Amino acid sequence: MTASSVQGRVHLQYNDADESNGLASNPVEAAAEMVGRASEAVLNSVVQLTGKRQIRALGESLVETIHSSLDATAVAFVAVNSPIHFPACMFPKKNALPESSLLECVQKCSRQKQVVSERHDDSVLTAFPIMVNGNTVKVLLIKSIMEMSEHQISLLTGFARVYENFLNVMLDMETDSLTGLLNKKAYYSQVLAVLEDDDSAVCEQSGDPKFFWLVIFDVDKFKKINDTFGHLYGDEILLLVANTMIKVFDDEDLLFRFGGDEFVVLLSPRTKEKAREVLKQFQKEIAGIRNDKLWPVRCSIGGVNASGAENPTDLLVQADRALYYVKENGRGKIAFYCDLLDDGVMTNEHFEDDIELF
Ligand SMILES: Nc1nc2c(ncn2[C@@H]2O[C@H](COP(=O)(O)OP(=O)(O)OP(=O)(O)O)[C@@H](O)[C@H]2O)c(=O)[nH]1
Repeated sequence: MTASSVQGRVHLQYNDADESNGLASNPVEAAAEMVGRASEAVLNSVVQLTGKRQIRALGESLVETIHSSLDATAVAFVAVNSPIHFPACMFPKKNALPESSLLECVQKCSRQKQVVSERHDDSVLTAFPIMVNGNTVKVLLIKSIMEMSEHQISLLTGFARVYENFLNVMLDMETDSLTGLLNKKAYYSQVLAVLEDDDSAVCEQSGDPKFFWLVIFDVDKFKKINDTFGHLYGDEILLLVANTMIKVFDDEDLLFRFGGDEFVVLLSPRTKEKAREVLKQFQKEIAGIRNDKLWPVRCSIGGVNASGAENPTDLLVQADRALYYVKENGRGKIAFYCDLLDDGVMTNEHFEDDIELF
């Protein structure tokens, strides 16, 4: 048997194949060949998986692989106490599973950190833990009619390990090393994924529309903080700012550090008043950090309505224009791009290449 690779696919070649069924005529060789062909399929799946560059694409590819190689009725990734924001569940809507049985199985697998298999009525749920830093962050959940064989379990455990290794590498790539927040590299795909799932503005009981808000902020006179108290103290302030973001903003909000003293938040749907309220609360909280130095930390904030937007980079440009306006007009305030347009302070011009994402 020889192996070759054409356009990213692995081909194993066999000798003396029977023309009629493509298998060797000798039964021992035929059995070996079947195993070989199965290995080829697995190898190709692994090649496909490891070619992905985004967590979401990796997950979708694995779900597809499992669907095509097993008799599963549903395949899902379910997030468990995730430190960053993953899409909660990834599997075809037509194969949706009932929430209660899912939850039970996911929790058990997450707690025990090992494969769990349970029968629920006429189907079997099998769950594989996906770990980051010793904690279960996701569970690969498979629903099937029949119980999984030992061979299938070990194959799926292997796929789950490949996914887990890649997830760890990608998390390293998409996370800011100082604060643990998402980094600039993660911005485009993470924001796009959330906005693509957005089924437009939802109305509150009062009738006020709720929107996503993309917010960018920058610590005021941060250079002065560095110059006065030292770079290490500056780092501590950045860390405390990040911790305050985690404390004040919701679990569903996406939190980024873009570098230096620049941070970005995608606020989950709320009215403009509620968005302003939480941003004011944030400003109040950071004014109190390390106040032993009698140097209140302040920040300027620019925001833009992000609902319905198709290009996360355009949002960043508009929020940045609102932030720039605040910086130019006394700092320490909050401005929304739509208000600046309404007030005639700026026009909705199209700026290209204002912000470099990568
Ligand atoms: N401590 C620390 N400083 C950093 C880091 N990255 C960038 N900086 C510094 O952060 C400062 C950013 O300053 P700017 O945002 O340009 O300006 P500013 O002083 O905050 O002034 P305004 O934004 O106009 O209010 C620069 O002095 C950078 O050298 C970092 O990781 N840690």
